[in-house]
Amino acid sequence: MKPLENNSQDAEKLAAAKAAVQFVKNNDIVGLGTGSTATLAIQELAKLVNGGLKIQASASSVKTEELAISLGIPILKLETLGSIDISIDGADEFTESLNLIKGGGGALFREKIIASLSKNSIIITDSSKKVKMLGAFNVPVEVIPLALQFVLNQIEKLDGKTLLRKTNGRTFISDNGNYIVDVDFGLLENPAQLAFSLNQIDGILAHGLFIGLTSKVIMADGDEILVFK
Ligand SMILES: O=C(CO)[C@H](O)[C@H](O)COP(=O)(O)O
Repeated sequence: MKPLENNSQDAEKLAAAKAAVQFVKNNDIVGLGTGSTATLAIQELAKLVNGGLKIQASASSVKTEELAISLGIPILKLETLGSIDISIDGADEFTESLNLIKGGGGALFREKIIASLSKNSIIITDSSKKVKMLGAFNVPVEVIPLALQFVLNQIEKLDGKTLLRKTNGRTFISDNGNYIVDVDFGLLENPAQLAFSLNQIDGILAHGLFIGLTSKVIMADGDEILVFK
């Protein structure tokens, strides 16, 4: 049996997911996030689709695409889309100024493309994800393999402590065939400045700082739903 703490965190994730799918309308193109919270939203959305809601969706990871297809949600290729009506995704950390750290699941690049294309980018979380300052969660950085050593050197010049992501002892490879480097920059005084600096480094495909990309965060806290926008 799961510990009680996890049960209440799962209940908050589900409550936020249920609140978010209410914003999806008929004929919307919907961006689907990745991770345990986004999965709950996809399952809730599938119930609405099976009840007659007409949408098309695009997925931020192979895993999400497979899930959506298995639940009967019609999928469009991301490269065909010039805009997305609404997206629903999770986050690893957020602040009230709607800046985020994402990429715990390694899907940050496609998640960022979806958020950037979205007219209404909704983030859903449990109450553990709200922070005063970003940075307790390491910033995931997706790195094109041949640039790895160069990128590590450049990040170290920004005072970041780097860790190449591994799962079960094997180097993690993203859906795009790249490495993820998790970087400890400490608490971030100026996340926008850091995002700008990371954007200047050749070999970084994307980083997990989502600055100014979010329309609202729906966070469940116990029985309460809080909306930050
Ligand atoms: O950015 C992500 C995946 O790349 C996820 O949205 C983030 O890691 C949160 O995941 P979870 O909902 O499982 O806590």
